[in-house]
Amino acid sequence: MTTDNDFLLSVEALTVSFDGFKAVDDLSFYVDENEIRVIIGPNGAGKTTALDLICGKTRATSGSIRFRGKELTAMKEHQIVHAGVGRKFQNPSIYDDLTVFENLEISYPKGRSVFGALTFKRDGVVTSRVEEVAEMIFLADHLEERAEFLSHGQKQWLEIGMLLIQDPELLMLDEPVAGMSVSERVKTAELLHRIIVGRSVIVIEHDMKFVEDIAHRVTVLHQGRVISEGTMAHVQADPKVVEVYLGH
Ligand SMILES: Nc1ncnc2c1ncn2[C@@H]1O[C@H](COP(=O)(O)OP(=O)(O)OP(=O)(O)O)[C@@H](O)[C@H]1O
Repeated sequence: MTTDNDFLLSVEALTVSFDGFKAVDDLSFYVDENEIRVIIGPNGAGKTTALDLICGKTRATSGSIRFRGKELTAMKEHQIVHAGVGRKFQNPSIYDDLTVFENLEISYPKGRSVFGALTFKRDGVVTSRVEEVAEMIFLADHLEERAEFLSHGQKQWLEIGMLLIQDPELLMLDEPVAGMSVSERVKTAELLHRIIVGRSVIVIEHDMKFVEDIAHRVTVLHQGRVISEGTMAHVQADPKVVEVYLGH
């Protein structure tokens, strides 16, 4: 028998109702360890709302979200972050007037609290972790550059790096390649494949080429529910998916 413990994340019968409108409606899906899961579906399908529910930004009306056996629906946003769930929103929230190094440094868990920030010293451990993450996000040669001078794609990578430095076990990214060049998309796919050692990633995406490059499995949402799930080849060939999404 399969138990919850076999999955990193178990979303079951999750529902959220906004004035009677169910943006997420009896949604269930399961994410394995070291998996890249992509959520696709038409505009308004409930993709962003599903991530908002997992990270605690929006409260569920009913249902359950278990992460490593912990029930997330009962937890506050900061507790969910602490439990190991990182979330990147569509627009980068980096500090423009700080350098790449400083952006990564202030995201290092030790510097999170006000007290921690005041007493925080740039020690060897932090510096080597910053350098390691910078390498991973293709910004090793830009550490002293102010974030405002980075390209759009580099800003997106920096924000992913600011989450990675906290070492989340689950990372959720909302349209990470929107506005990126083709070569930046290819590098982002490479980045995602690199970072799933010891963690899983959930990505919302509309770019089917990118989905094909990264997805282990794809979950297709429509009207707040799963209408198809499986490999990219499986969902692409599913007539229900073609009808509501891919055929448009
Ligand atoms: N706080 C809210 N109050 C009322 N309705 C909401 C709220 N948040 C989302 N909705 C509605 O829920 C539905 C799902 O929205 P959501 O943003 O999750 O869709 P999506 O699949 O992410 O779409 P897109 O691809 O356009 O980003 C939409 O009809 C949206 O208007």
